[in-house]
Amino acid sequence: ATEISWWHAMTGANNEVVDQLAKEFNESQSDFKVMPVFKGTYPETLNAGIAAFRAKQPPAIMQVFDAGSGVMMGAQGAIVPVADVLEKGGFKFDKSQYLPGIVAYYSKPDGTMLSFPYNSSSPILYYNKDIFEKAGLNPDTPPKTWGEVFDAAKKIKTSGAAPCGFTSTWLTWIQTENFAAWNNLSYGSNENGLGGTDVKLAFNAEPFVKHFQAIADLAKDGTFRYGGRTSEAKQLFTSGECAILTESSGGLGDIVKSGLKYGIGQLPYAEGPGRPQNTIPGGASLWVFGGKSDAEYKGVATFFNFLSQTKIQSRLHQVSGYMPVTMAAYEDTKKSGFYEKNPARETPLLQMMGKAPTENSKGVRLVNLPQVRDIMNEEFESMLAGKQDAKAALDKAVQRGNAAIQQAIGK
Ligand SMILES: O=P(O)(O)OC[C@H](O)CO
Repeated sequence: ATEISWWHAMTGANNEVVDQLAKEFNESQSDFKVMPVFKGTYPETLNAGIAAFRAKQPPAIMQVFDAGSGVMMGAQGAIVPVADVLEKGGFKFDKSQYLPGIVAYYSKPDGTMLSFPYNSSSPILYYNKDIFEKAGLNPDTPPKTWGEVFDAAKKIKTSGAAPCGFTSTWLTWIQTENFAAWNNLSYGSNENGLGGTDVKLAFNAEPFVKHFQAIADLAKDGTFRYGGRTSEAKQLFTSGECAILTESSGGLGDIVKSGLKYGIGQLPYAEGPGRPQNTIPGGASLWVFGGKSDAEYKGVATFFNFLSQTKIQSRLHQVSGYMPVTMAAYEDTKKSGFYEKNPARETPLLQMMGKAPTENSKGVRLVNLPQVRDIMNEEFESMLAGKQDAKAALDKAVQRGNAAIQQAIGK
């Protein structure tokens, strides 16, 4: 059988899903063998793929997080658009079958879909019902606004119900990129980069400063605890240390596994007219490298076709918390009565599709977003260590980020 290498960044419950899908595909036919290889965190996987490409030994398929999309789009010649791979493999590619917000995010301006949206997510709120009860909070009503989250976190801390009130994974993706979209604020010019590569960052505006200062203030006595740059904070929640977590809908598998009594709420918003707006898709998609044999491309196409099946997409969504990427799988899940039994599980989809996006809420795309996120993380970490306030952190992140963007686009 022709071997198809698939580099990915999935850990825990999501890693089990990857292995299970590869196994099922491999058992369903004998011409191709998909071989998943774990390459570290999302940024590490992207870096490994770039290095392998330079050494002329890239994998056939690489999972790239949302932030790496602009990097991959700029890598002309390195990749083959997934629409071409599918068509060459003899499969009809009909983009109307996919969820519109997701297709748009992973397509070129002319509409060609570049990568396969394997695991699309939206950030949501998870909370520990037992701790809520202990703190005298209603375990059936998750906080809706950031103000309510911060108040609940303080109550949890001062009542001694838990050592930490609130934590969040991805301060970049959730507290900045999605904070902008969900509150209909500009993250950067040129429709946050979807309209062109020359972007001036705007996330040091007053509402962001206010939000981050509130987090910095809560960090002083541990009411907010920082976990790390990617999804590390999930463990602070599953260990029962922190009562409230904002994290990807795709974090669900590990939260279920932890066995704690959790509830789900929508991503909190900052109070203001017309809010919330809509969230932007996160997670990752599968990119196909160039320079492979016809047999390998046929195998990749066959595998993507396998992943697109309604029954696979429905299961992936229901088990992992990631969104189904096809309309058929969404409809199928609705019809099965799944959301009636688990209403909160539709939250990530409703958040993303509830309103038509504005120029602030279609997504964020920068040719060097992973680098800009690193810069933001450095400034956030220095803020959380008490070395600077939120205004200084955001001003510096914008200034350094803008310089890095100008350099990356060769200006
Ligand atoms: O945890 P994921 O897979 O939903 O990814 C979260 C972010 O979108 C990564 O940038």
